Amino acid sequence: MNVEKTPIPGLLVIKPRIFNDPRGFFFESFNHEAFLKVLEEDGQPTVDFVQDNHSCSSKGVLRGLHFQRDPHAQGKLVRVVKGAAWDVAVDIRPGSPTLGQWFGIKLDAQEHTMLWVPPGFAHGFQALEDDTHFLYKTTAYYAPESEGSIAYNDPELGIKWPLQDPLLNQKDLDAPSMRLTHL
Ligand SMILES: Cc1cn([C@H]2C[C@H](O)[C@@H](COP(=O)(O)OP(=O)(O)O[C@H]3O[C@H](C)C(=O)[C@H](O)[C@H]3O)O2)c(=O)[nH]c1=O
Repeated sequence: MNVEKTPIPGLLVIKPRIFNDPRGFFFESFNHEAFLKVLEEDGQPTVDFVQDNHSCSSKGVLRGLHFQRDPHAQGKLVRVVKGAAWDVAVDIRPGSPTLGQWFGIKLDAQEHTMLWVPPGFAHGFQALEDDTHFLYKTTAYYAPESEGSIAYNDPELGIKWPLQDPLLNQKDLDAPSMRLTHL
């Protein structure tokens, strides 16, 4: 497994070791001990995952930007198992030196790259292909009463999304700017 830091402290790109052979491929998509070692080496507190999520999206669908407020803030280990997605995390940690900064990365079923999104980030993605299957582990249970959202096209964030005319649900279309969001 290869771990790459990003310009935002705590946000890590994780590239698993893929074993290819004439049958296909194998890789450990999650190893608790190995993952805790990654966090420890990055100076992050240990976590436990309590929920796995799986969504499927057509090309152009944009889900996000979502977060859960403390004490339900979720860390997310995200990956794409079919198709491809542009994945974005926004630092919304109060007092963070990178507050309001975003990081985007392409996740797909070819590279199997994963992104560790610590608690304290808003998260979203845009599907780049039809039938994109997005899986992620979370460190806290779904708590809709604690959910917040930020507009994907907040001009102050300036997030670059790959595909024009994204398809969003009404909740995400109505999301406020970060400035107006109660973080
Ligand atoms: C998130 C979630 C949703 N649901 C139910 C609630 C709705 O009836 C239905 C669809 O939920 P929603 O429209 O919020 O799904 P997404 O837009 O994919 O939400 C996700 O979008 C971005 C990418 C995220 O990072 C979050 O994890 C999550 O908010 O699933 C559940 O039952 N459990 C859950 O954990």
